[in-house]
Amino acid sequence: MTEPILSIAGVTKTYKSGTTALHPVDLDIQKGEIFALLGPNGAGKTTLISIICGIVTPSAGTIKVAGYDAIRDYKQARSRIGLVPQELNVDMFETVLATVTFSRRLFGRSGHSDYIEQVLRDLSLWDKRDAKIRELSGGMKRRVLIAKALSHEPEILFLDEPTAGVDVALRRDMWKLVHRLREGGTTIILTTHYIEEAEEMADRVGVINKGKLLLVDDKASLMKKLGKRELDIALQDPMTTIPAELADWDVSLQDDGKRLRYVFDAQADHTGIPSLLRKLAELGIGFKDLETSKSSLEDIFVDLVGERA
Ligand SMILES: Nc1ncnc2c1ncn2[C@@H]1O[C@H](COP(=O)(O)OP(=O)(O)OP(=O)(O)O)[C@@H](O)[C@H]1O
Repeated sequence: MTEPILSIAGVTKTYKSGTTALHPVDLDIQKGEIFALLGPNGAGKTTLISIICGIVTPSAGTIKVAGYDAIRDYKQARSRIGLVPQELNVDMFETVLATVTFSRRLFGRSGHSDYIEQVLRDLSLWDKRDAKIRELSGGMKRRVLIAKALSHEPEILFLDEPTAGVDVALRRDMWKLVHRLREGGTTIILTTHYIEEAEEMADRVGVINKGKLLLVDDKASLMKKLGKRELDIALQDPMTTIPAELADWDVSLQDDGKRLRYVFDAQADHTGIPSLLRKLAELGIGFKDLETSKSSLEDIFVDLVGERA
């Protein structure tokens, strides 16, 4: 395997307040990956990104960006990173083009660039290039943050909660842009607490909670390995309580007792479905329909973290 574009080893963070935001985190990201760091509020996502970008100092551990040490070779490492922060950090009185060009120059790149034009066009900002930032809508301001982060042609783009509070159109544009950037070889790391965002965009998902990286896996195999399935049984007659005879199966009543839901492990040798159906027949419980469905990343997340994302 080639050297990872980002390598995090034993990184921890305890803030001065005494809060330990990260327990030792180890993570390698390969070039061209789209990686989603998924976790609830306060899990440590922003802390980890801030450490990688050199905004927060780690308490321990090492980070290498394209082979450069993020602390010792800060400038080299940082120039390979574009960061789209959660919060607006721009000069409201500047124009869009000036702001984005300024960001590019900060990294020592020439100001005049077809690249900037392309980025602004991709983000539907080209027509607004001479508008002052304060004149833009919230969604447009978010687009400027992305353009700024991309201005110096970074190899890794960090998106911290990219679609929190943005409208559907921007969300869709963002997903399109992410896929196009990846085709061009950019590595993308996003933090999110929206499962659908991880499910839609990422190749690999890391689940973080209370400063611990609980697991990192390929999205597809994560879903397959941990995915439980549900069997929904539409009952002939609604039920008010579950008969004691069904205690051996993980069943619950749904939809005002009109449906019985059985959750089973799709990987197990015995799913328990035939025996459940036999038991229902024995008890004289009739049903009209059967339907199975796979659990989503959301269910997996709840299993791991114990709360809804
Ligand atoms: N500057 C700071 N000083 C002290 N504690 C902090 C600081 N920044 C973050 N924390 C604490 O560290 C923990 C992790 O916070 P962090 O912002 O990294 O989480 P997060 O996963 O990004 O959450 P969110 O989804 O809400 O942005 C939290 O308990 C938070 O209160």
